[in-house]
Amino acid sequence: MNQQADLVVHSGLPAGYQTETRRLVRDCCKVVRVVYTAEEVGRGVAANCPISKGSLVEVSECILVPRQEYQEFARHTAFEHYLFHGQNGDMLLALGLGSLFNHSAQPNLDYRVDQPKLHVLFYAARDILEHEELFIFYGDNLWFSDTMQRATSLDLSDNEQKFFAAFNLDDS
Ligand SMILES: C[S@@+](CC[C@H](N)C(=O)[O-])C[C@H]1O[C@@H](n2cnc3c(N)ncnc32)[C@H](O)[C@@H]1O
Repeated sequence: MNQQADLVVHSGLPAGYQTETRRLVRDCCKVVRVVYTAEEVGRGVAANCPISKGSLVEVSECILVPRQEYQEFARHTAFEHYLFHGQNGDMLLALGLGSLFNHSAQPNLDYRVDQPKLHVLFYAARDILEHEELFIFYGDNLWFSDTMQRATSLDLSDNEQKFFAAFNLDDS
């Protein structure tokens, strides 16, 4: 082990990380669930209950992808579509639910990337209804055709019912 000391990769986690992150996660409402939305879109995240504007919905811990690593490797992989922009060309891979929010031109979540703390915080941008899918805004240059423009909470419920029926699960 000691012989390998030079090879140890440090986590890069900041001082106070453990306590600060615990506090944020405690404050964050556990009000969301992963859902299947549509075949061409895959998974998404939906509200389990009404969420009021300004609520902290999710705290996603991140893996730092340094600029050079991103340029040489990550951008040529499937991870390319799951990365958040950090500082100076660095990128962040969000864990938890952070990588599963789909895109909408009218998002109901805002997010804030905090690179020094290695997390992304997601907040309700407006009051959100139970069953509504939660969306963020990816930017203007999409690499896919935006099929979610017409999505409503009813569409989502229908799709979910089909999904759970296919697996003989109930959605409670
Ligand atoms: C960060 S992932 C979101 C999670 C993804 N749905 C999954 O199941 O892994 C981004 C990918 O989701 C899909 N996606 C997200 N928003 C979409 C939208 N509005 N319309 C169509 N596809 C979307 C695209 O395939 C995109 O590359």
